[in-house]
Amino acid sequence: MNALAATSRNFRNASRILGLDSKLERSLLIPFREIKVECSIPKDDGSLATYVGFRVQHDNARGPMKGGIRYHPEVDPDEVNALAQLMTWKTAVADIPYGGAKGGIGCNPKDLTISELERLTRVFTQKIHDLIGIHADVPAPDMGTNAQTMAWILDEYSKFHGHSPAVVTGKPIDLGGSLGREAATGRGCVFATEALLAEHGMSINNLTFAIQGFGNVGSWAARLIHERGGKIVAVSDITGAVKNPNGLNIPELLMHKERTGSLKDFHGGDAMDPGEVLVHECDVLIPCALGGVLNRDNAADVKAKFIIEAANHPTDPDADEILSKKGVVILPDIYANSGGVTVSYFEWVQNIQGFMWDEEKVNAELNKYMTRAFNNIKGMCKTHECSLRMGAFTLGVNRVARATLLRGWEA
Ligand SMILES: NC(=O)C1=CN([C@@H]2O[C@H](COP(=O)(O)OP(=O)(O)OC[C@H]3O[C@@H](n4cnc5c(N)ncnc54)[C@H](O)[C@@H]3O)[C@@H](O)[C@H]2O)C=CC1
Ligand SMILES: O=C(O)CCC(=O)C(=O)O
Repeated sequence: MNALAATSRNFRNASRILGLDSKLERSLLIPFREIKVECSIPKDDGSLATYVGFRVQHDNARGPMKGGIRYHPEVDPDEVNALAQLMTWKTAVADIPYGGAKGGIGCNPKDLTISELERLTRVFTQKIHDLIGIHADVPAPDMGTNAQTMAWILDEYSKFHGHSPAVVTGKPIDLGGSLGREAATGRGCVFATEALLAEHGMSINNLTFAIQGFGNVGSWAARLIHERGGKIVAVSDITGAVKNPNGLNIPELLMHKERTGSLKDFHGGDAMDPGEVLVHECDVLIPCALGGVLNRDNAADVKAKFIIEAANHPTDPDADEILSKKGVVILPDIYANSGGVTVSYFEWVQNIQGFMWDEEKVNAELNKYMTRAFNNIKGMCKTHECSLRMGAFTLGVNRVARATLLRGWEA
């Protein structure tokens, strides 16, 4: 099932549980605005290269639209639409005053030099600068982008609108970024995991973990789980995969990745097939890479008892059904990875106030938001006798529906 069909199906199920009117349902589903732009740049060798950039602004009933920008070969309108819609429900679950958006450029950032990436980011910003803004739509990093990408967007946007640090989040600290934002998605995921495990009378330090993806989110989740005594028995990324039944030494693996750019040839474990990580023997599986990786082809083989969706929509609806029947507990993306956008909100607030928080405050507030959202989701699960995914969707959709009705937008 494609990403948009899967996301919309979850939304419709939540809408049915909440008993939303069909006109309101339609208005919540259809995106506010879809932008598609040509981005042509000279390559370093003088040749011309053309890429397609997207920004989908899904909903702004609760505040400015918010969401990352992805650079990946598989970026397409369907995927960006699904991710933008997920942002709307995610910001509502976190109860931060935003709507949802997402963007991306169909490119492989690994094939571009740093100066080509800079030109591409600046051209994309020139094409969308009138449609983003501090109180309209605030981008952030996602797969294939980082703080440097945000610095280029900030600089290009500021040429048109004056110095505007709050137009992007996840930017470098020197340009007004927040302490703790880089780690925030992984850290939020770990707070979410702790909240879930506590419900089951368990804790991280007694369990084994498998992690798919070792970029921003995966590497931070791994580092923080390792610090808490969790045993990470398998890790994969696009370069390969490594396993160790006694637990990988994550600080050493991070240094190896930093030194070689790859997970290959790490002496602290055995190489394995990257696809096997998802079905590896472990208590907790954390997908931190692409969407749709758990599907009807592999769901029955998953060994984990818990899945923490650090990636966006890693589990398609077929897999959701198979895994639920097996009794696997899934912590859904719109809650599990909401730590990133929550600290983005803290960054935006700090920029608007012109004041910087220390990292302890950022992390303590993040924990507070993650715990509150978990309790709110559990409340919806109890009221509607539903899964954690439907608990999160009904929570988010209901908040957006209420804001929409209060504004008088439903007719
Ligand atoms: N960066 C953020 O703050 C947030 C990210 N997310 C989601 O988390 C996921 C990861 O994002 P980031 O860590 O930021 O991206 P990243 O670009 O820093 O890292 C992506 C990782 O996935 C790996 N990967 C790619 N294809 C793979 C494959 N076929 N098999 C195994 N590994 C593969 C890459 O090698 C890399 O390690 C995405 O789904 C993103 O939407 C969600 C919320 C916030
Ligand atoms: O930090 C943000 O604004 C957005 C993060 C994001 O793209 C996501 O949560 O998927």
